[in-house]
Amino acid sequence: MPTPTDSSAVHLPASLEENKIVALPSCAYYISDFITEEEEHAILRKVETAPKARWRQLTHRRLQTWPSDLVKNALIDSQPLPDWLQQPIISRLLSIPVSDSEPNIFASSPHGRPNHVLINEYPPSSGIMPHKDGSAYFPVVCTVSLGSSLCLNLHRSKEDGTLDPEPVWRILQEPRSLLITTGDLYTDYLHGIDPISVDVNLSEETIANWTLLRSPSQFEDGQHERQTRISLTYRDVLKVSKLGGKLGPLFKRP
Ligand SMILES: O=C(O)CCC(=O)C(=O)O
Ligand SMILES: [Fe+2]
Repeated sequence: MPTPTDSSAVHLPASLEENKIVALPSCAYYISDFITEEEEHAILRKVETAPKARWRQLTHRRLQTWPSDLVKNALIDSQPLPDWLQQPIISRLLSIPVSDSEPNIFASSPHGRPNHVLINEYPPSSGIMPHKDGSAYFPVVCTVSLGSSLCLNLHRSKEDGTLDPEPVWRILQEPRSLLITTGDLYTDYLHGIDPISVDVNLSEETIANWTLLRSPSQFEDGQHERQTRISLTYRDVLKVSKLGGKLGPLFKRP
């Protein structure tokens, strides 16, 4: 029988309110044990064995988009997400109430569930520039982390509209965790990952979700050396175009 200390057990809250990151503006939630180690390994195998053409190589990181790239901010409605990206993650996401009056985090999104997944692979020393996710998506971002812990930084824009390079908050994302960001955090703040190999200055004072971590003791020396981390970012793309249905294979990827 799994026990609360079993490293491969899933621990879902009765409602997201229990896992709210209270140090942050509205609104973010962190669940450390969202998937099991077995599920993590199975998803990693699927990511690694995807056809080569699925990967887009950037300078320091590579990514896959499922079911396809957006065209003019719209999803081409050609094929659904593959089963390995739906189970267990989407069903589990939809099973957690936000509060008594909100059955799940996608309850008021146009399609009632995420229809798009971005998979980013970050070798140690790679990151992503601070950015906002923009208007193509319903403002809820669900990120499942695999393989390694690292810090996500949240930044403000300065009064003149330029980026304040000093993060206002940092969120530590452990492997198998789920981070949900929404509300003001989606619209008013930027998020990014520093291109470093060791995350430093980790403590209850500096990490917004410290009390929600699976194993804060792992970081008690204040440092964490990164391994390769894969993230799965689930979102609901607002516009779904029927074009793909008409043109079929043109928009289909391997
Ligand atoms: O990998 C992450 O946690 C962040 C990815 C991200 O910012 C994005 O997909 O827009
Ligand atoms: Fe983003």
